[in-house]
Amino acid sequence: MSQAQNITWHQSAVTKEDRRKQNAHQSFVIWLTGLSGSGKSTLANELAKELYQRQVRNYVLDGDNIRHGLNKDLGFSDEDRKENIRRIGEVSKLFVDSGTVVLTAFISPFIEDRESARQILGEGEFHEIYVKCPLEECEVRDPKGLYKKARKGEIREFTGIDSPYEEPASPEFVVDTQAYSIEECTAQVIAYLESKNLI
Ligand SMILES: Nc1ncnc2c1ncn2[C@@H]1O[C@H](COP(=O)(O)OS(=O)(=O)O)[C@@H](OP(=O)(O)O)[C@H]1O
Ligand SMILES: Nc1ncnc2c1ncn2[C@@H]1O[C@H](COP(=O)(O)OP(=O)(O)O)[C@@H](O)[C@H]1O
Repeated sequence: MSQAQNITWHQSAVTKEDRRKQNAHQSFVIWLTGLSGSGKSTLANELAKELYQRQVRNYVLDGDNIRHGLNKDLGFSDEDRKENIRRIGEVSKLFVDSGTVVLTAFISPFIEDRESARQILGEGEFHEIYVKCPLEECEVRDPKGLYKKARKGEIREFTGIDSPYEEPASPEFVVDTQAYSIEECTAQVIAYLESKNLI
């Protein structure tokens, strides 16, 4: 139940624009979505290094890490994934308000939830990047051995196995991590950001 009716919004004395001016760059969210093992965490961290070298303040929010703390009360039911993504949308908004570039690495399997996150952010602040990789290739990679467990029935509601992944219909950008190397995918996203004058 929302308690918002008894709460008053406080305007910040230092605005988002002030912070962006001080940082000398825009702030926005790069929302990576894709199957487990598609390359979200790897790409987010490569992008973070590249942005850091360019003096762009940035921060990675990663599913595995956030689920150890802020979202440790959530599991993998559709409902819990929805709440997971809602909270990440809200946290991302705070980071963007602070003048930071946010790199999110969550499966975020449902179109509706990703669109809700987009709505939380302002116009031009949400860049959905589909980290595209066929399920078969993700299963071969299986960096954490989770697909193997899911196939044996040891993990339930695993994305791509017995829980759905809804591909983005019109993402801002797509990286094909089966066809291109980590370095190439990173360069492609950086080129996208440059083409939009975001960095
Ligand atoms: N049932 C099930 N389905 C999918 N993934 C599972 C599951 N159980 C554990 N894991 C591990 O949790 C990581 C996904 O967490 P996310 O917060 O990104 O998921 S979601 O966006 O809420 O769907 C995911 O990390 P990535 O492999 O980095 O995607 C897995 O390591
Ligand atoms: N082009 C690529 N981009 C990202 N990862 C890749 C690529 N090619 C191969 N990989 C490998 O795929 C795996 C992806 O794992 P990870 O980044 O943890 O994925 P996710 O966060 O989506 O679960 C890593 O072992 C990584 O080295």
